[in-house]
Amino acid sequence: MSPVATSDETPTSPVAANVEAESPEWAALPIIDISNRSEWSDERRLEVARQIVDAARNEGFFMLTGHGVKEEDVQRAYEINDTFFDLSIDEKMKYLVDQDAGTYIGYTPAGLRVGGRMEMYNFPAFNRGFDSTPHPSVFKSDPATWRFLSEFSRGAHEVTLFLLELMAVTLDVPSSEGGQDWFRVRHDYDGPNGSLLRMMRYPALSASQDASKNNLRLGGHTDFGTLTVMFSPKIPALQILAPEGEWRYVKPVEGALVCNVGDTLQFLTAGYLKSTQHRVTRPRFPQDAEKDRANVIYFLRPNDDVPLIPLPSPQVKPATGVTESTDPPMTAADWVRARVKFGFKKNNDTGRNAWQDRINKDQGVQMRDEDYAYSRANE
Ligand SMILES: O=C(O)CCC(=O)C(=O)O
Ligand SMILES: [Fe+2]
Repeated sequence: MSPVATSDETPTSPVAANVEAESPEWAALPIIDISNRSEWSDERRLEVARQIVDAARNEGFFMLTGHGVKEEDVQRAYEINDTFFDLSIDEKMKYLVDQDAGTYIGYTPAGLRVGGRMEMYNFPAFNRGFDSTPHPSVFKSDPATWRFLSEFSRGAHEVTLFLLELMAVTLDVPSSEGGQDWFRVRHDYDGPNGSLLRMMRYPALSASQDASKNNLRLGGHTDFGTLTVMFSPKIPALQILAPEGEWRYVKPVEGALVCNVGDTLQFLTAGYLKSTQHRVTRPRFPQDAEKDRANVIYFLRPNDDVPLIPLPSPQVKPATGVTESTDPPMTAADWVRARVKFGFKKNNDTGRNAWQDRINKDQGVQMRDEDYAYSRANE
């Protein structure tokens, strides 16, 4: 059994002690350790691969330790995050996302993302495409900062690919079809794709400001891509819709990445792996509630032209009753565009539902409407 983060663990860090103080409802998430991976025996590799797929099937979320991203680098990323969000709103608005184009690169002010009371900055891959949109000088003018962010983003990409390599092993993807590299060739850092590094700030709000929105700072949603890794946000406020059907908080584990399955991995496995709904509330503890909350996240998405059809695996079977579609399959780029476009306030649900119908028809993945909910009721 892998260890599980629950409320009755002995507190070992200020974060854990903090959590212990009020015994709220925590999600029972596996803590998966990938340290010393270059020295693993075949048995160890298969064991960890199995743990990852189990977590991706059951909770859709897990905590990852031993991932190799240095704590000092994570701290530096958070310092850069602060430097950017401390700029004036006028300065930040110069880099506003182009929501109508369905792109997500640049700045999103609080309130623009549906159900979202936080600011975000999304970076594309740090390669030739980086210069196709303007970026603030706090990221660009100092070559050392740019280089650091570039390496940080590539490092996160490699962690996600390692997890997917293990998933391909557990899913028994035949070697004639790419075997353990099945995902790697479809998630090329330098190829055209929607993968991104995100910085976030949830500004402090008073109790009455939060109460006016049901204490939600980011409404229930699933992530669009394949895998998401969050760099240890320290303030508990993230909740997942746990397998029991209850919203439960994710308990921070010192140094662990919070990893979760996104929509495209669910589609690529015909629903075998689960893109789990999650949301962000007013921080769980009163002492955190009136502080800003920062987050740094890497979202891995497939190459733009990857068709969202199930991968070759004996475990992954299209649901019964799926009829062969004569339309070309939806691609990863189609999916991101549709979700981005309808995830902003000024758009309505019609287009999103059309895409949802399409994916259901193509794959027999019957996603519930709530799986796409952006909590319009809580805007
Ligand atoms: O801030 C968090 O904990 C979660 C953010 C999130 O779910 C997202 O940006 O998609
Ligand atoms: Fe998310």
